[in-house]
Amino acid sequence: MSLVAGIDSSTQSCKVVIVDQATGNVIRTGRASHPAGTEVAPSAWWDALTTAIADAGGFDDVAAVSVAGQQHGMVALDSDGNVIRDALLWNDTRSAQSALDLIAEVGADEYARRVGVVPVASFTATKLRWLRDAEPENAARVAAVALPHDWLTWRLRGFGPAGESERGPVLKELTTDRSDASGTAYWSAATNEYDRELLVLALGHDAVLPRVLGPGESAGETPAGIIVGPGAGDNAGAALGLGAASGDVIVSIGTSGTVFAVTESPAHDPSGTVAGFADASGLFLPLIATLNAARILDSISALLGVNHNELGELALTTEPGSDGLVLQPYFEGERTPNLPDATATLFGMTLGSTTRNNLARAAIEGLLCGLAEGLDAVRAQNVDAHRIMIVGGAAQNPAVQQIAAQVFDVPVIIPTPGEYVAAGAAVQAAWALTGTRPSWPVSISAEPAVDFRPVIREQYAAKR
Ligand SMILES: Nc1ncnc2c1ncn2[C@@H]1O[C@H](COP(=O)(O)OP(=O)(O)O)[C@@H](O)[C@H]1O
Ligand SMILES: O=C(CO)[C@@H](O)[C@H](O)COP(=O)(O)O
Repeated sequence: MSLVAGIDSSTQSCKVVIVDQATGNVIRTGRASHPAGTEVAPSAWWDALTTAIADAGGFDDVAAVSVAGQQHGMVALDSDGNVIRDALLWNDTRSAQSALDLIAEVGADEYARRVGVVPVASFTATKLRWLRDAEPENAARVAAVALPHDWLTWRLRGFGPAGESERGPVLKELTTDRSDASGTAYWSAATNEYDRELLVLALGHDAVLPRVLGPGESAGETPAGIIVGPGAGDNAGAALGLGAASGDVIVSIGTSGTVFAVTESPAHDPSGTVAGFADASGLFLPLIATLNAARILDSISALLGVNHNELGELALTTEPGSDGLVLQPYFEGERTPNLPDATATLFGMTLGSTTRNNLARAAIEGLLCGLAEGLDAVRAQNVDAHRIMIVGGAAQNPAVQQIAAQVFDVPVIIPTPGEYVAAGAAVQAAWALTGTRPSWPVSISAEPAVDFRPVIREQYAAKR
């Protein structure tokens, strides 16, 4: 049996799956946590990765590996391959003003035309502009810019700072893939090229950027001779792991909430709501993302002193619409809509509506309404939605599944619990190993009947 491994270095943790390359059956798994916060030392991801690999029983019998990861994070390297400062993550909003500055200088329409996205605080280019303005000495030292999955792929291949790596600080050996490059705001999914002028505008000078690999292309090998796949942004990884086809819209409810689909042509949304990303199979991935998703439920569960399942049970004891209680859940600011400085608000509190049950339901409804509005925006980019596949940590909550069937107006399916981002990375590993994209089956664990209740979305929209 030939084994391949997929890695998901996501916001909250690192997950490893080792699968049978012939069938896709999961043979072993491993996991390790990441530190909290929106600014993280990349060495913490490396430590978590090595711990998760050990937890999965090691890679001695693994023929190929690929790394998917949280998108957009800024990993700034100096000419000796050292990380210059902690990485700013996708959910760090300090670069919100930098995003506005870049838009003022270039124009939203021009950004959408040139690189398929309009800057928001999540994108790498805005973090580089923040660095240029807030930490000019650090900006001046930047010799290369990588994303989380690029840097981990480079480290796995034995590159890194002298003394800490077998192959040394060879910056031109950095690689990325189309899906993650498309989240920088200086690479175009439509032309498959970097827009160096936009990089220089952001950072203040040119720098080494990772070579963009095609799907199925190998980045090289680890020092132990394991083939390394191109890697991907986590959402593109999930699309690959789920084998998403035309008509499938994926909703991921992890730290971020995302709504996306694989399409034949690139999106260019000058409003900036839908990002015109690339996917990991050679196609495109129009996507919306929210900053607030599973952690809305973490927060309200903690407030109510219950676990996730108990939160769900509370929510299901009350009616759709939560007796008029509406949670607008912008706990960490928001990206869709673009309100980086917003805070959360609870509307509709009366003596009758202010109950634990209604608050539990309002949390789930608020989470899902934000994603439903994102679905509308993705559909407006000529995406057909025949069914919605929900994945990510909170997708396993039965109440989230049931209320999703009340919020979305198209059928919802819940794939069997699994690490679909890591599974997508394993697809890439097998593809790089054999030269052929594998087609592994995905089973479904729940298909809640469509039970659309317009009141939920109507009262949420009325509070906007
Ligand atoms: N049954 C559940 N109900 C609601 N939320 C859950 C449940 N299980 C896990 N979560 C939440 O899902 C999140 C982790 O999801 P995951 O997709 O792994 O996130 P990420 O990929 O962003 O690291 C955590 O915030 C966790 O508390
Ligand atoms: O910013 C985006 C997509 O544009 C996020 O989806 C990040 O990629 C983080 O993903 P998770 O760790 O929450 O899965």
